[in-house]
Amino acid sequence: MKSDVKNVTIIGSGAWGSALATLVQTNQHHVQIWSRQSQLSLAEMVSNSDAIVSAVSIKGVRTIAEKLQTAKLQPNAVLVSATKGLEPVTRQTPSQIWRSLIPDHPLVVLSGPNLSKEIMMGQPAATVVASTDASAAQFIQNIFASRNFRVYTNSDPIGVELGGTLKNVIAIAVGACDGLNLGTNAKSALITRSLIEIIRVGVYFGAQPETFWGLSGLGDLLATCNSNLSRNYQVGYAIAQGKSLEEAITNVQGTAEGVNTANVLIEISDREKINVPVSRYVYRLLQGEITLQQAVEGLMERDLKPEN
Ligand SMILES: NC(=O)C1=CN([C@@H]2O[C@H](COP(=O)(O)OP(=O)(O)OC[C@H]3O[C@@H](n4cnc5c(N)ncnc54)[C@H](O)[C@@H]3O)[C@@H](O)[C@H]2O)C=CC1
Ligand SMILES: O=C(CO)COP(=O)(O)O
Repeated sequence: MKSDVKNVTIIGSGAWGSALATLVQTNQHHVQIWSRQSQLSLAEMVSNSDAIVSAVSIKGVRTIAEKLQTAKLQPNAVLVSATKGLEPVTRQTPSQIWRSLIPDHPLVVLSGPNLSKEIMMGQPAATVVASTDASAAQFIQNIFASRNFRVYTNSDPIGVELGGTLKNVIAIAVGACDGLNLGTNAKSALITRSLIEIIRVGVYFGAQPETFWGLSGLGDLLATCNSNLSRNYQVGYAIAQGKSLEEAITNVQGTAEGVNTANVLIEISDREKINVPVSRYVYRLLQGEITLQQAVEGLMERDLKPEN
C-alpha cells in the first residue's frame, strides 16, 4: 500500500463515474462511489474526502452541488468536475455552477479523449486536469496518473471544459455523416471546420484559443467523431439510418449530452451572434426543422468565403 493514500469520492455511478473510480483504485487510493441508491448520504460520504469528483450528467450537477454546499467538507478538499454539458436556462458550464455554489474550494476540470469503455479495458489514454489553482491540478494529476492513463495539467479550465462539451454536438453531425456514407473527405472537412466554431464559442466564454488544439479540444473531437463507442456519434448515425431522435436516444446506453448541448449552444450563439453553422444544422435537424439531406445541402451551399 502507498504511504500517501488519498480518500476520493466519485459522484455518479454511470459509465464515466465507474471508469474514473477504476483509475483511482488502480493507484491504490481509497475510492467510494456515491449514487442516489447509496445507503450513506452524500454529506456522510464526502466528510473525509481529499478529492470529490462529480461524474454525473449535466442535469444532475446543480442538485449535487447544492447538496455539497451544506455538507461539511475537509478544508482542503479539491472538487473535480468531469461532466461535459451545458445547463439549460442558466446556460452555465458545470464548472461555472460549481464555482458559483462552492467558491471556497479549489476546482479542477477533468476532460479529454476518454471513451469510458476503452479505459475500463485498460487501454492507454491521456487526459487533462485544468485549474486556475496549479497545486490543485497537480494534486488531481497524481491521483489519476498511471501506466495506462497519462494526465496533463492545464491552467485554462473553461477552455478544457468547453472542448469536451461542444464536441458532443459535432459528434452527432459526424455520426450522421458516416451513417450516410459521405466519405472521408466530407468527414475531415466537417471535423476541421467544426473546430473553428468551437474556438469561436470558447473565446466568447473567455477560453484560450490554443487550448482547443490540445487533448481536450482536438483530441476529444477526434476520439468522439471516430468511434462508434461515442453515444453522441451513435445518435447521429442512427438518425442517418432513418431512426427518429427519440428512437436514437432510447437505443443509446447512457447519456448523449450533445442533444441538450445543441439547444443551449444555439440559444447562446443567437444571443451573442456567434457563427456556428455546423452546430446550427445539428440543432435544426434534432428539432425536426430539416431533413438530414437538407442539412448536408445547406452546409455545402452557404456563401463562399475565405478559410480564415
Ligand atoms: N462515458 C464516457 O465515455 C464519458 C462521459 N463523460 C461525461 O460524463 C457525464 C456522465 O456520463 P456517463 O457516466 O457516461 O453517463 P451515464 O448516463 O452512464 O451516467 C450518468 C450518471 O449521472 C447520474 N445522475 C444524473 N442526475 C443525477 C442526480 N440528480 N443526482 C445524482 N446522480 C445523477 C445518473 O444516475 C448516472 O449514474 C456526462 O456529462 C458525459 O458527457 C465524460 C467523459 C467520458
Ligand atoms: O466524452 C466522451 C469521450 O471523451 C464520451 O463521448 P460520448 O458521451 O459521446 O459517449
